[in-house]
Parts: sequence; structure tokens; C-alpha cells
Amino acid sequence: MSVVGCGYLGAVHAAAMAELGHEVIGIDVDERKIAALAVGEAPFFEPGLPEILTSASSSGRLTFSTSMSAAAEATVHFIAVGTPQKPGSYSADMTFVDAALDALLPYLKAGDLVVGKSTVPVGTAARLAAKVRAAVPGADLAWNPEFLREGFAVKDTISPDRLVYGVSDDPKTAQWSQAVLDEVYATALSEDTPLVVTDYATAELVKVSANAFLATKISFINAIAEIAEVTGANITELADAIGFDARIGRRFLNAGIGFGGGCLPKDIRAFGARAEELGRGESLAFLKEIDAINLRRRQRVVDLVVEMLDGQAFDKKVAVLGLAFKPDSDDIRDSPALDITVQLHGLGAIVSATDPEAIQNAQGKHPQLHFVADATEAVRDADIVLLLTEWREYRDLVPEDLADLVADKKIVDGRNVLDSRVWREAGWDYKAMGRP
Ligand SMILES: NC(=O)C1=CN([C@@H]2O[C@H](COP(=O)(O)OP(=O)(O)OC[C@H]3O[C@@H](n4cnc5c(N)ncnc54)[C@H](O)[C@@H]3O)[C@@H](O)[C@H]2O)C=CC1
Ligand SMILES: O=C(O)[C@H]1O[C@H](OP(=O)(O)OP(=O)(O)OC[C@H]2O[C@@H](n3ccc(=O)[nH]c3=O)[C@H](O)[C@@H]2O)[C@H](O)[C@@H](O)[C@@H]1O
Repeated sequence: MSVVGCGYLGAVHAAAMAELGHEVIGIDVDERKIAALAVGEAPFFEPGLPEILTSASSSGRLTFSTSMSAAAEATVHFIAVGTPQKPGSYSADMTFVDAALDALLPYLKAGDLVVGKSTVPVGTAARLAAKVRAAVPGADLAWNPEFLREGFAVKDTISPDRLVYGVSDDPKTAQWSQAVLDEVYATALSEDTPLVVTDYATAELVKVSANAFLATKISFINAIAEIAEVTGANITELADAIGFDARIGRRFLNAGIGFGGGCLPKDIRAFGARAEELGRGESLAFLKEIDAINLRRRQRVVDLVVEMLDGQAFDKKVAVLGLAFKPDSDDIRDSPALDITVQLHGLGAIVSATDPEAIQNAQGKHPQLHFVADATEAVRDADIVLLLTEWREYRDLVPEDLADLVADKKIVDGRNVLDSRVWREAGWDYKAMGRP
């Protein structure tokens, strides 16, 4: 099989498919990424990826190329290229998906199945399927959205919690597509892995609805956190209490600085934009509010920091722990942590920022910021410490160890992961999000 697009999704998918026993060729236009992957090196941080890259490469089942002609040998072709937010708009930028398919078409033959994995606006699969059928009679397309989480990408790919196939409305083609995909996932599917075989539109909508729901859950708890902040209530205890109701569930109810990353923010915007194109803008208008609540959390941290610094961030030394959009990832796309850091720098604060894995990416995007190697260096002489990404090593920080390094014992726990009692007892001015 071929995997076109070897970013956070495609590189993991390619390596995992080889790990499951398939012969895989990974293709990307980014020469640096392919050069790294070709020698078994992960081009980004993802736990478990280096191990499966090494084992798959040494088995000879996984190779990489920058040339689409390499796909000619394969019969199943995954499309895993990016669908970022279009500059100046809320819609998804589909130019990469279209370019990838156009480049692939000359190498397709009858009996090939193109499998879309990228997250796309509803209607895309039908449009691309028509292209495939017109160009190569006997070839077809399926849509197989991906639900992996960064940080758990390898596990989520090798043992998915469900699979969704969007297939042609021609019954014979649908049956054949399902059989092809069943074979692809034969070793990943356990007897109780739920499988939903459906039409294209449903498959596309399942993906964006799942992300919209997750974003809604996070913004819901963050909106309640705003109320907790003016009433003295405790959002963590509240989330625990409502989470005991199995209909609600505790997962994804962690209030803090909000969601970021290469998917949730752009996916809810693109979903809303697509609804507007379909004349149903009002149906998803609430997603604008979800976005607005989310972005307010970043502003809330900036305001809180200024308040704790007696109304003035200018010339104050701010230590930032965490830049990635979540722990166990080096991804800084739409990272709330990085956004807050940039805003504080803009207010004239002297920021020392660190992250176990994301410094290089953050430096590439914001060279104006000052980066240091670790938490000890970041907090030295700090007037305030901000915990913005809940990496294990920051969750485990001991207040007494930091006390001698900082200029002032002030800390903002942007992810509600520290024990407030322990920090306050150690003499710190501890503030969190939605907790007294
Ligand atoms: N990152 C994630 O955790 C998940 C991502 N997705 C979706 O998967 C898609 C890809 O996302 P990421 O991997 O995060 O993006 P990414 O930006 O990390 O990777 C995209 C890759 O596609 C390559 N590319 C662009 N045009 C190409 C072309 N014409 N031919 C070959 N390669 C090309 C780029 O060079 C890049 O390496 C998006 O639609 C995203 O929404 C879905 C589920 C999980
Ligand atoms: O489409 C995608 O790309 C993926 O998007 C998310 O995965 P991911 O972006 O890797 O990260 P999440 O674990 O969902 O976290 C997203 C953001 O929400 C934040 N978050 C998460 C949970 C929570 O309770 N509170 C909270 O603020 C995280 O810190 C992070 O910034 C989805 O969880 C995946 O199922 C999906 O496949």
C-alpha cells in the first residue's frame, strides 16, 4: 500500500501498517521529512514511533519516497495530507488533498482503492470518487477517517477504538471496498472493535462531529470555570461530580487554558464554514461560541498574570513551562501555551520558556522568544511561573525545590494539575483555572 502525506498522521499510519505486516511505501513532498523517515528517524516527537519505524524499516516492509511514481506498485493508497485552515478564512484548505490525488491519478490502475484519511469538508469524498472513477475505470475510493490522538498515535492506530468506512453507494463496489479495508485492518481489528460501514457523507461527518463534540465538552467545562472563577467554586471537584454520571463521563472535562493543536480548532471552524456553504450556518453557529470560549481562556491567563504582577507585565521575568499544545507531543500548531507566551512577550515581559520536546518548533515559529533547556533554568529569578502544558515532569515539580530559584513565589497552574494545598503550604501564591 502507499501512504501519501507523512506528517503526524501519515508517518504513524505508514509505520503502523508495516508493523501489521503490510508492504508500505510512504510518500511526501517534503524532502527533509522523507530523508529522515528513510533512515528510520521520526521527523517529530511521538512516543513509540521510533521503535516501529526501526522495526518496520529493518524488516524491509517500509520504504519512503518523494516521488509519486513509487505508488504505482501499490493497490491501496491512503491520502493523509494536511487540510489546514485556509489563510484569511475559516474553511479547510483543500489544495493539498486535490494536489495529492491529481498527482496519484496517473499511477492508479483498475482494482486500486484510494482511501481518504485526511479530515475533510463533507462532500469531498463524493467529489474525489468521481475524479478517480473518471480517470481510472475499475478503481474506486473509500473514506476512512482517523481518530488517533497525538501522544497515543501508535497505540490508537494499531488498536483503534473503532473503524469507520465510508464507501460507494454502488453495492458491489461497496462490498469490494469493505473487503479491501477489512484485509488492511485484519490484524488490528479485534472481535469487539466496532466497525461502522456507511456512505461517504456519514463517514466525513462522523469525523468532524467527533472533534466538534470533544471541543464542545472542553469549552463547556471552561465556560463553567468562568462562573466558578467569580463564585469561588472549584471546577475540578465539579467536573468530578458531574463526571460520575455515566451519561456525562469525566473524560475531556479538564478545565484549563483550552484546546489547541492541528485539529480541534481548525476542524470546528471548517465544519461551521461548511455548514454555512450548505445553507445551514445556524445549525452549527454554536461552534463559534465554543471557539470564543476557548480563546477567552488564553486571555484569562494573560490577565491573571498581569494582575498577579501588580498590574504590569513589562520588565517582569516570566517562566513558561510547556509550549506544546498538549504533553507527549512536540506539536505547537495553535498551541494555547505558545499563544499566551507570545502575548506576554508582547506586553514587555522577559519570558524564559521551556518544553521537553517543542522548543525547536516554537523557536522556528517565534525566534523572538527566549528559550531555555529546562524548568530549573526557566524559573531562575522568575517573578512568576506559568505551567501551561502538563508534561509529567512539570506535574511532579516540588515547590520547595523551586522556591530558592525564583525571585517571587508566584505560580499559575494553567492545567489544574498541581496540588494547591501543597503549593500554598510551601508559601506560594498559587492560582489555577476555575479553582479558588
Ligand atoms: N495529527 C493528528 O493527530 C490527526 C490528523 N488528522 C487529519 O490528517 C490530516 C493530516 O494531518 P497531520 O498529519 O497532522 O498534518 P501534517 O501537516 O503533519 O502532515 C501533512 C503532510 O502532507 C504532506 N503533503 C502536502 N501536500 C502533499 C502532496 N501533494 N503529496 C504528498 N504529501 C503532501 C506535507 O508535506 C506533510 O508532511 C489532516 O486532515 C488532519 O486533520 C486526523 C486525525 C488525527
Ligand atoms: O482529528 C484529530 O487530529 C484528533 O484531534 C484530537 O486529538 P489531539 O489533537 O491529538 O489531542 P486531544 O487529546 O484531543 O487534545 C486536544 C486539546 O484539548 C486540550 N484538552 C483536552 C482534554 C481536556 O479535558 N481539556 C483540554 O483542554 C488538550 O490540552 C489539547 O490542547 C482528538 O482527540 C482525536 O480523536 C482526533 O483524531
